[in-house]
Amino acid sequence: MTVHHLLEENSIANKFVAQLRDSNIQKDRLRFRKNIERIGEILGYELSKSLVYNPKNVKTPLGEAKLDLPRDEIVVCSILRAGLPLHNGLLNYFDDAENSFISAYRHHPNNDEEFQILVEYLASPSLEGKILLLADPMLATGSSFVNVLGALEPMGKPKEIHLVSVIGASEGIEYVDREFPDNSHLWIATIDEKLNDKGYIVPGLGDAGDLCFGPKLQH
Ligand SMILES: O=P(O)(O)OC[C@H]1O[C@H](OP(=O)(O)OP(=O)(O)O)[C@H](O)[C@@H]1O
Ligand SMILES: O=c1cc[nH]c(=O)[nH]1
Ligand SMILES: [Mg+2]
Repeated sequence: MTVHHLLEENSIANKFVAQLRDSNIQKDRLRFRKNIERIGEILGYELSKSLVYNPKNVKTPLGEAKLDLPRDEIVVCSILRAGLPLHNGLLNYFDDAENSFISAYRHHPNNDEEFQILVEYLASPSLEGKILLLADPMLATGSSFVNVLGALEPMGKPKEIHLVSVIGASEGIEYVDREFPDNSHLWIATIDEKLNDKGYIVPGLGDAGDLCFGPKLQH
């Protein structure tokens, strides 16, 4: 897997990530979702440079222009809930893509520290031979991405997988790297060093799903 780390280079994206992390600013849910969406647009633009392009002719009112357009079919798949604003950002640019939605959530059967990932909902077109963009703003332990990869298997084998995320923890990225095909890419805004006892990224930003949409009951 090739890791593309957006904030390695300074850009206006630093400001969006700073606002996501800031414990006061992040209370504004509209801004929080919008910042994830804006990062989705930027990462989508960056990954668009890695796609294969074919020459096309476009008729203008005055003649014909030659330009290169993406060759392959694209499917944007987001992991519910927090993937939704990232999905919107990607779809703003890949506006004619097909779409998949899959749920993955942390189930805590015994206590706060132990959890398993449950995947219960999937709506997807065939992924066979297509470019799959898999969106989730948080890559903590990496278990959600890895479980989702397994759940998507019956949908066909994508030609390439591009994971799109906002904040990742190094150990989760290593796990995902081991489990995803070698030709996969990770497009991520920033990488933090560690996870706490509950599997949250430190310093991270907290619970992205709750910050986007409000708290949910643990079950
Ligand atoms: O890398 P992992 O350790 O799997 O953690 C990351 C996952 O945790 C969050 O989802 P959560 O389970 O909180 O669901 P939510 O989006 O509904 O809040 C986040 O959106 C990722 O899907
Ligand atoms: O830090 C984390 C880890 C998992 N899910 C989140 O939303 N945040
Ligand atoms: Mg959550």
